[in-house]
Amino acid sequence: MRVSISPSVIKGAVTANPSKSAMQRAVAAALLAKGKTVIHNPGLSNDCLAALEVAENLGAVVKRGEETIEITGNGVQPLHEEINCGESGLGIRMFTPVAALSEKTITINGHGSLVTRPMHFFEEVLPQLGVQIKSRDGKLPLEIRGPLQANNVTIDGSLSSQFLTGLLMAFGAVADKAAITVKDLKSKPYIALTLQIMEHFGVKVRQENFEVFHFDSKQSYRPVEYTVEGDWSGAAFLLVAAAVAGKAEVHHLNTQSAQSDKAIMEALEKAGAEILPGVFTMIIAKKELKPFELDATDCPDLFPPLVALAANCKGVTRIKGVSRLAHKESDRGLTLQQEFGKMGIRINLEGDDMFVHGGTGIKGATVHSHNDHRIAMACAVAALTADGPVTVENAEAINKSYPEFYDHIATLGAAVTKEEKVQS
Ligand SMILES: O=C(O)C1=C[C@@H](OP(=O)(O)O)[C@@H](O)[C@H](O)C1
Ligand SMILES: C=C(OP(=O)(O)O)C(=O)O
Repeated sequence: MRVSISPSVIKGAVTANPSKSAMQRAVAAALLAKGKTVIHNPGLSNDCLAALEVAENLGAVVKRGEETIEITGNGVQPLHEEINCGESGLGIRMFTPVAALSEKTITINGHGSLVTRPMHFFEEVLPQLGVQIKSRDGKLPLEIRGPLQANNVTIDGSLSSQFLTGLLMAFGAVADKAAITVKDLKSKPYIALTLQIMEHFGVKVRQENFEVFHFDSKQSYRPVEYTVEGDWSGAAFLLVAAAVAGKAEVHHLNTQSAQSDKAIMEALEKAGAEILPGVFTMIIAKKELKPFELDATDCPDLFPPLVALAANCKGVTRIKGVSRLAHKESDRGLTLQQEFGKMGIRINLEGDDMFVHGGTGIKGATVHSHNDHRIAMACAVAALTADGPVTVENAEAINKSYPEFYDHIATLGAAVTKEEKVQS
């Protein structure tokens, strides 16, 4: 699908989409809880749908209602020899240790960008937990055979926090007395979100400085009612759209959330956007914007909206943490440089820093998402202040995290034209 966005003024209100990070964790916890969990405000993005399918294939009964999803869990009882995590990095890294709780041999697969993302972590760590594993050179498909034993283990957290999320979730179901020690953990707030959701489902982990995670006694996940939070990662694009092109209210955003991407507010403040008071609502308005500095090492998904913001700030913005972007849905440092380059915005990558030369004028252009949802959304937001329409090719990439995105920006006043591919 191609989507064209013409320069527009932003005005209005929308409700943030449900967080896929929170939803996928809740689905995993519900699978592990014996009994019926009810998920309110469920996410329906591709990553969330993949998580629901994995939970079903691992033995949960999933009932989809209009406004809620009921998941009846009974521990991990695989129905098939293969599970497919779609394109979700969190999905595969979280469900692999969870699936390994079973003693059956299971193949874990995915598609799209996921097949090239690194999984060698599991080959280093799972054998120490009694799990046999085979992979294709540290990539998918993985073949595992448990059952996972929750032994004391030391892991490297520098590539991704998602592996630790998976171990924590799995340990929560079986650990008696065990500790996970992690070196050089990145994306720490995502682990805070994992611990918060585990606790909501009745499993407490005692952590020291995000370095050691203790399981002090045997616990079990309890079925609960759970409401999925609004997604700061997706909302960041709408808030930036308001800051550069008008004014908008985004509802259902909690400033006390554990989500790392609430750090978008820090960037908006530094850039000089107007931030108006609201309760569970962010109200942002356009003002003269200045370049800013931000360390996005622990909130890597903010790079794309931050670049769209920085393109509108007169001067050079410096964002730290580029090395965290190499193994996302695309190599995001490079894809941002390439696609914003087509719109006339110069981006330099120097070591771990990204420098965005903003305020030089955004040009209408045809850009490509590289099958990366956040690249598509960043280009769409940049279009709002371009000198002509921006056409995003492979625009359906947004379905991974935020299928409502183009409708939401259109509700806020963006001129959006969707061109579906005619099937021959
Ligand atoms: O746990 C999560 O929900 C996520 C963790 C982050 O990954 P890393 O820990 O690899 O940075 C983030 O980029 C990803 O989109 C979602
Ligand atoms: C990198 C992302 O997700 P994941 O790693 O879960 O595929 C993302 O949503 O930007």
